[in-house]
Amino acid sequence: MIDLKSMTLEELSGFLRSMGEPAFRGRQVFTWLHKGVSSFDEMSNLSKALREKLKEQCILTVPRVAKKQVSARDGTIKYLWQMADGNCVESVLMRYHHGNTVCISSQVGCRMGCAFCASTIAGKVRNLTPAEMLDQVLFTQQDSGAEVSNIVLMGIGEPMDNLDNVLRFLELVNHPDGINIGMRHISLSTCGVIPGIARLAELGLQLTLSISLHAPDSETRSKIMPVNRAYDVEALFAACHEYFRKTGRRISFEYAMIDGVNDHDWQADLIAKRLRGMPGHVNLIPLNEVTESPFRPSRRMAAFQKQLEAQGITATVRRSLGGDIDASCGQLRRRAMEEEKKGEQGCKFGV
Ligand SMILES: C[S@@+](CC[C@H](N)C(=O)[O-])C[C@H]1O[C@@H](n2cnc3c(N)ncnc32)[C@H](O)[C@@H]1O
Ligand code: SF4
Repeated sequence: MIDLKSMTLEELSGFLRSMGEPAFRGRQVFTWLHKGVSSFDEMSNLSKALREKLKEQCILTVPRVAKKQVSARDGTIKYLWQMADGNCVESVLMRYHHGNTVCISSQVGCRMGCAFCASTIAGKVRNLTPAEMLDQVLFTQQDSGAEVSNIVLMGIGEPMDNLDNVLRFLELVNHPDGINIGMRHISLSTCGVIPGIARLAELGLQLTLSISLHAPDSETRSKIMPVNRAYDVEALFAACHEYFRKTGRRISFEYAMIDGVNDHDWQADLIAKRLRGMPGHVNLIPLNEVTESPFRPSRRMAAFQKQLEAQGITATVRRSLGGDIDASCGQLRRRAMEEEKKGEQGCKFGV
């Protein structure tokens, strides 16, 4: 079966031409798909015969809301989407004064093994298709009624481990006939997969690159982020400097503060040293506690921020939205997996 929604406009037009349809048909179908229709029958400007042919040959991805949590405090909505094969992923809609941001997943699970992260506990099941990433934006808009202005690839999964599909998703979501979200309104977060960073640097996209740093020294970082054993922190910063040189885009560094692990003043000093010669922004994040992990949130966030700022580094403490719901990425899926084990609900999560 053909996955129409993962196609670019050019590919879609080519496909419809191969079915004997005129060139403009591609744009019509593209527009419907990017409006988030749930059946081919809703494509009212196509003939019945064409709709039937599409039904026979193509799939139309429509995720189901398996769970939904709404924060009474700030209106943040967390969705657990169930896809056609039964697997589930999460997205979060966050409402800021400047617009609505949706945080989407790029994989079912993750194989990177970061010690503090709920998304990786059961490993990686599979990559998401471009259509499945797009669906998280489309159906979050549709269900919530909120127009999305910003997208962050910070949900479940490592985008650089599924980069071809992620790049295609970016092309789709950026398209003027689709949702049309500008690259400058998109952030992509990586744990530090250097070949992916280098590929993005070559492409020169205007998106914001976020690096999940979490420790500036290889000894600590390798303990909490196995990716550091393949791409160590020195090589990572070299890749970041190169990225800035090629794109001129300021990089954002994510830093979840863990009690007694990465919150020492000498680590703030080392971050400042490594950032020298490149504008960078450090986002200090209160660690979300994950039941399966031994780590606890740091009590030194303000002191650490001060230490960074004293050396001219812009550092902010990330406002925590949705604190009253399962806000930490991967937790909703984890919880549903446990419920499934107990036979309480019908969402398939296993490999
Ligand atoms: C879930 S990851 C997905 C994107 C990508 N794989 C990455 O690591 O950047 C998004 C962000 O959440 C952070 N994160 C994961 N577990 C966390 C936790 N328990 N508390 C706070 N942040 C966490 C990650 O370090 C990363 O910065
Ligand atoms: S922090 Fe990112 S890379 Fe690390 S395990 Fe979680 S999702 Fe994967």
